[in-house]
Amino acid sequence: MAKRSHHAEPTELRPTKKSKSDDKHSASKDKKKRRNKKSSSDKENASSLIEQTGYSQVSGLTDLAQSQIDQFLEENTIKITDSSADAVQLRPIISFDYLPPCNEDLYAPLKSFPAPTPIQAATWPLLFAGRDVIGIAETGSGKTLGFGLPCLKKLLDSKRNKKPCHPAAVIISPTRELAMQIYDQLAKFADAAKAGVVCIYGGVRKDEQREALKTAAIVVATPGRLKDLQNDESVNLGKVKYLVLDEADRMLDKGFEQDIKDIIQPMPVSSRQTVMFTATWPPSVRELAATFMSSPVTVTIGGDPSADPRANTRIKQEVEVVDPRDKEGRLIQLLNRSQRAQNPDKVLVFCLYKKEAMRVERLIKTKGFRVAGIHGDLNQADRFRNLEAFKTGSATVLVATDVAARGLDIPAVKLVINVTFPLTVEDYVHRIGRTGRAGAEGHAITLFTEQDKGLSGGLINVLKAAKQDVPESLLKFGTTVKKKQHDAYGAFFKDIGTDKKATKITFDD
Ligand SMILES: Nc1ncnc2c1ncn2[C@@H]1O[C@H](COP(=O)(O)OP(=O)(O)OP(=O)(O)O)[C@@H](O)[C@H]1O
Repeated sequence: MAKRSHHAEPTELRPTKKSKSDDKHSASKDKKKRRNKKSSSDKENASSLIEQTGYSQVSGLTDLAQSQIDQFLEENTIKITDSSADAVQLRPIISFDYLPPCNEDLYAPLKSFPAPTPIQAATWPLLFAGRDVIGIAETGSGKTLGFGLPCLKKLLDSKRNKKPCHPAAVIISPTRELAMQIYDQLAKFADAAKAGVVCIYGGVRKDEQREALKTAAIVVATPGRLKDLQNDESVNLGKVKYLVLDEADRMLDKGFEQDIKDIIQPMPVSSRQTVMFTATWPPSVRELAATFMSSPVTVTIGGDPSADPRANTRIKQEVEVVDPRDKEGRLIQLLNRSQRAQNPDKVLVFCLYKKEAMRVERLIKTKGFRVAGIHGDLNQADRFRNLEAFKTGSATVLVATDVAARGLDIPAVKLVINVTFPLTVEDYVHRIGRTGRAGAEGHAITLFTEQDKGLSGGLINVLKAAKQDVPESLLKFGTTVKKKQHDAYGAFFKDIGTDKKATKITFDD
């Protein structure tokens, strides 16, 4: 569909307010008249909708009462802000029955789910209609299929250019493990879409990846390796028509910004649909995001995107203010509680630094618990193996740096323990989001010390927004939210005491 002007005033889609003519008396008077009018105007609307958007909303969805749509939008706190002047309001796909027709059996793997999640319901019609979309929803809310299903359908519907090494869709993720996970999810659907998917990440040999790129329609990748393969002409991104930045705020921070610009540069703007999904959307990245998109629609689930980052409300968050010297003792006490049972719970322990993670892992091992580790100093094979051990339960404690903070969907993580607070409150929201996924309950315990006090205000806001208790001992550090002190949002910088020997945190290539 044609891209629209950048300069339109945004329009918002919220549940429509009842007009005066909807009151009881006029409602009964007008009912019959409206019913007659409705069927013909629905048909007209449906065909003009296809004309305007290229998306065919199924009649079952068109026939639903507006009140049902309004109720869905309201119950799920869905806010849709469209920056296009001629915005067309598309109804959320509130049931899989209302997915647009598709020749192949693309939707078969959805059978295991009861209904689309709110972010899927709200973004699918927009994505099917070819719009650029920013999707913001809590951790574990099904964002991967939110952007993945329309991607597959788009490829299925289009006459794809089958030139070797010219993929039609690129999905970029900040870590290798997350790229692999997205790949696994899409691979379940990709056969039906007859679209080859390849996963491209650093830390392993390039030859196989080069070979797979010859036939792949969809590339899931971490930025550094994709850029390498682009530079040596193993892949040409000139025919990409669907681009996704998953964990978009991380992809747009200073650590990745240049790589992303280089990767996107050859992708044709006029025919490219650009999609960004995330659970946190700090103001610092929004301007840059806009430069990659054409009149995007922003879909937010669960609250205003301009507010503080929001944690998933099903996670019980506890914060304990402790002396730094007591952290490891307290960690072991907490693990004793969860690991001594016959079926120990899965616990994810976050540290800030690689050396710290290694030390903590050793400590936990000496206590006899089944522990594995994941951080940037391990080779890729060990990283995958240790994550797998945790997923399958052969290790019940995983000690990780922020390389595991985002996106990883590990079944049944009961508890997240933050041994050292992350660099930003956004990272905190992602870390604790490894529990309480896909509608489950979760639990997070954070050991907070005086050294972290610069982030107390932001943390307090996250706790309050999720209606969690705020301990007095945390309040005493102050409620002011400090402006970010460094351009490199969240990734590389923290004002730390000299007693801590910082290892630069690096992300994946
Ligand atoms: N419609 C659905 N109903 C129920 N579960 C679903 C549905 N869609 C996806 N899921 C499952 O929900 C889990 C979380 O999904 P996903 O990993 O996409 O979350 P996310 O929103 O990307 O999280 P994060 O912000 O942490 O990256 C996955 O196990 C996925 O299979």
